[in-house]
Amino acid sequence: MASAFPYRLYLVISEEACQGRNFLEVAEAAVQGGVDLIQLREKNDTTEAFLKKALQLKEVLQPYNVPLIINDNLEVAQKSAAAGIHVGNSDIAPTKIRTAWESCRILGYSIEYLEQLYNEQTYTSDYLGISPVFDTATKTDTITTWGLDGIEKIRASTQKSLVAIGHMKASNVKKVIEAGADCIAVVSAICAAKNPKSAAKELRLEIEKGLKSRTVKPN
Ligand SMILES: Cc1ncc(COP(=O)(O)OP(=O)(O)O)c(N)n1
Ligand SMILES: Cc1nc(C(=O)O)sc1CCOP(=O)(O)O
Ligand SMILES: [Mg+2]
Repeated sequence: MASAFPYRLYLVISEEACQGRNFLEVAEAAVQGGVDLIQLREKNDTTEAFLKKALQLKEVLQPYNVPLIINDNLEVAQKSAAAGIHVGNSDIAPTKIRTAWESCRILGYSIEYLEQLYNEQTYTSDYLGISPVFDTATKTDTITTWGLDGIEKIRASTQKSLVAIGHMKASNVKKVIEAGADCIAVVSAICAAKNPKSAAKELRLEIEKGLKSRTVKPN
């Protein structure tokens, strides 16, 4: 049976992370290089500005059949008819999202504590963000830095699809996949790369290597 979460390379994008380049062009190049899921994460925009960007990005992604995920903001997710939303512990709870937005297809939830694996928010989510795998300057308000051991521990405790985030680079994704992650999420490895398409290609190649050599059963 095909996995309900078949994605392998997940770009988390914002205008700021693209460092003066057009974020829509960066997103399209990344998709051409092998990104198969994109989250729009605008932490400082008004809802109106966030929605405008979401609609623009959705139009770019449509011909490629790449789903759009919205960070945090349920109103933007619903009004843009995005594929889904990603939330953490300080955001609207996944159970509430299920009630308020029945057509949500992809619900992501950040794991910051092992205990979360056994709560109803985790059960109702479609994938779990391992938040973060390694420390990163892109987001510093984090709780647990999981490392490879943490991925193995989480993998052994849940069948949910696991998305690794935090300092993911071509040099470490193979090991992260071997440890049990199903998908790699990046900001700077693509948004700050000189050539986002080549950067995505290289990450994708490393992911495939990891999938081939891992012994943990893949999703
Ligand atoms: C794929 C993915 N994983 C984790 C996060 C972090 O979400 P959250 O903990 O809600 O923090 P913010 O991104 O909202 O600052 C994510 N966005 N995406
Ligand atoms: C958006 C986000 N969430 C994280 C978490 O730990 O939950 S780390 C992160 C930023 C990841 O950026 P980079 O790929 O540049 O390290
Ligand atoms: Mg959040």
